[in-house]
Order: sequence, then C-alpha cells, then structure tokens
Amino acid sequence: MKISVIGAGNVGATAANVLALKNFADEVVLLDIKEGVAEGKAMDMMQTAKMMHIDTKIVGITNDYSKTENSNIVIITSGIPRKPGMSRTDLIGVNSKIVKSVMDESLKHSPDAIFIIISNPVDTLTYLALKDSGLPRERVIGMSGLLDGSRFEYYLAQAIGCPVGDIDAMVIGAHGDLMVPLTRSATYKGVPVSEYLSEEKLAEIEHATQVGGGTLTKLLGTSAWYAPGTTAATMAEAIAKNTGKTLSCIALLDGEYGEKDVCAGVPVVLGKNGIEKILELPLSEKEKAMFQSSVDSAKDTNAKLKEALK
Ligand SMILES: NC(=O)C1=CN([C@@H]2O[C@H](COP(=O)(O)OP(=O)(O)OC[C@H]3O[C@@H](n4cnc5c(N)ncnc54)[C@H](O)[C@@H]3O)[C@@H](O)[C@H]2O)C=CC1
Ligand SMILES: O=C([O-])CC(=O)C(=O)O
Repeated sequence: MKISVIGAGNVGATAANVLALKNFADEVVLLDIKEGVAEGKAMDMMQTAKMMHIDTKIVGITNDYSKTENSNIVIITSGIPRKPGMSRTDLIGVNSKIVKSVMDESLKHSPDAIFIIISNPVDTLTYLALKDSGLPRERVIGMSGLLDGSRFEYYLAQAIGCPVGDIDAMVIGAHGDLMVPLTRSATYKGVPVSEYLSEEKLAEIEHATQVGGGTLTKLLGTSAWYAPGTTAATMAEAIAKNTGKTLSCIALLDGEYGEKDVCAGVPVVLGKNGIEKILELPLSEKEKAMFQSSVDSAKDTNAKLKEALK
C-alpha cells in the first residue's frame, strides 16, 4: 500500500504522521513545492520510527511526482488555509488552480489511485477534481463530515460530561456554516442526547459545530490541522483495509437525497474501491430543509469555479 500526501503543510504533515503511526502502509510519500520542507518533515518523522514502532517508510520530496508513481491513495492538502475573518470560499481563487494542477500531475503518475481531497472550499474542489479528471465518483472523495462529526461529538461529550468515545453523532451537508449536525440521531451509549441536554443547549452545540473550523482559526491564526490530518488518515485507512465502515464524506450526488451534479457530505461506505455505497438516511422535514440550504451553498460556490480558474 502506497499513499501520497500532496502538500506538506500543517494538515499534510499531520496526515502523513498519523498514517505512519497507524502503521498499515508500506510507503507514505509527502510532496510539497517548498524546497526541502517535505524531505525535512519526512526525515523528522522517520527519526520517531523506533520509538513509535513505525514500519512504514516515509519519503519527502520537492515537486517530483515520479516519486508518487503508482500510489494506491493520493491525499490532496495543497493550497492556502484561511486566516481569521475569512470564509473557506475566499480561498477558491488560489486553491482551485492549485488543486487542478496537482490533480493532473498526480493522476499522470498514479492512474489507478483513489483521491481524497482536503483543500478548501472542499465540496467545490472535490467537484472540480472529479470533473477535471473524468474519474468515476467512487474514486474522488472529499474530507469534511467525519471531521465535523468529531467536533460535534466533542461538544456533546463536553456538555454531557462523558468520554467522547461514548458519543455517536454525524454531520452531513456541505462543509460550511450551513452544515447539518444530525442531533435527532445523536446518542450517548445508544440513548438520544436529548434525554440529557436541553433544546437550548443542543441548539448551542449545533451552532458551535457549524462554526467549529472558524473558532479554531480565530484561536490559532490559521486553520486547524490535528483533527483534519487525522481524519484524512482515517479515511485512507478505511479504504486501504477495505473496512466497509460508514463515514460521512463528500461524494458526488447522483439522485441521492434528491440532488444531482453537486458534491456534499453524506454517509458513505468506504472500501477498496473508494466509495462502495452512499447511504440514504431517513431525514426529518427539518433536516431535509437544512440539507437543501447547505447543498445550495455548495452550488453557489461551484458557480464561482469558472471565474476562479481564469
Ligand atoms: N476539508 C477540511 O475539512 C479541511 C481543509 N483544510 C484545507 O487544507 C488546506 C491546507 O491547509 P494547511 O495544511 O493548514 O495549510 P499549510 O499552509 O500549512 O500547508 C499547505 C501546503 O501546501 C503547499 N502547496 C501549495 N501549493 C502547492 C502545490 N502546487 N503543490 C504542492 N504543494 C503545494 C504549501 O507549500 C504548503 O506547505 C487549506 O486549503 C485548508 O483550508 C484544512 C483543514 C480542514
Ligand atoms: O476552517 C477551516 O478553514 C479549515 C477547515 O475546513 C476546518 O478546520 O474545518
């Protein structure tokens, strides 16, 4: 199993490190355009190998895609992150061009790879990567729902006062402030969280989840990386190990949830072919309306692509 991570910044380097710690890949290649940075980070990680029981070989490279040859999975994190006060959509001008060129180069060297897109605005850049490459939707997957769900679970666990591992909750929709935390089906040890938390508290948690990335951006001065990098590695693991786990991921919708020709977060069964299946949840009328508004926001961003790529 060979996995390439394009972009050796905060998210890319974290993804590579977590992949190495998970220890299931033969090789992880970290590539960046900044001279020496990927090499340095790979060397630094390799110097933890004995202490952390890592058998995976981590290779760093400056812009030489031949080293990514025949990757099974390519994770694209290249691009600029937002700063406090910016929206993810503000990144489209710079990042659409970067993702398009990185996708083209990666595909030349790894024609059979499954692609995980991270760069923002991620729903739209997943759509771009799909359309530009002409790959089937099974092989181009965006990362966000699992991350947003982890934030939702964190906030719920904080409020209930329990370990986060005892909470199960999911977020669907586009990766923006209109994302849809599925509170109705969120549980603490199988019991609806509404048994433990008031409507007001749950509304507060939903909002905190929706703006979770922005909150971290304000605190850090740039956007988050530990949970995003870990989420990317976890998606790659589900694909590489063919687990069939259902994770919320960004997929091209083709009639599911009444939507077509748009990428947004939905529950996806991940396996050796990438997207094995999209699960259609029985949403309430309120959830359906929220999902619709969220997907409409992704469509609005998609409409900016043509101009952005000029
Ligand atoms: N989908 C999601 O949920 C999340 C998405 N993101 C997005 O991920 C992206 C990366 O974020 P960070 O790692 O924090 O940024 P960063 O600035 O730390 O790293 C980005 C790296 O990409 C590299 N890069 C730029 N152009 C490149 C190219 N053409 N080829 C190869 N590498 C190139 C830069 O040199 C830099 O090292 C941002 O767009 C951010 O918004 C971040 C967190 C979560
Ligand atoms: O907030 C950002 O810009 C980065 C991101 O998508 C996240 O952490 O959710």
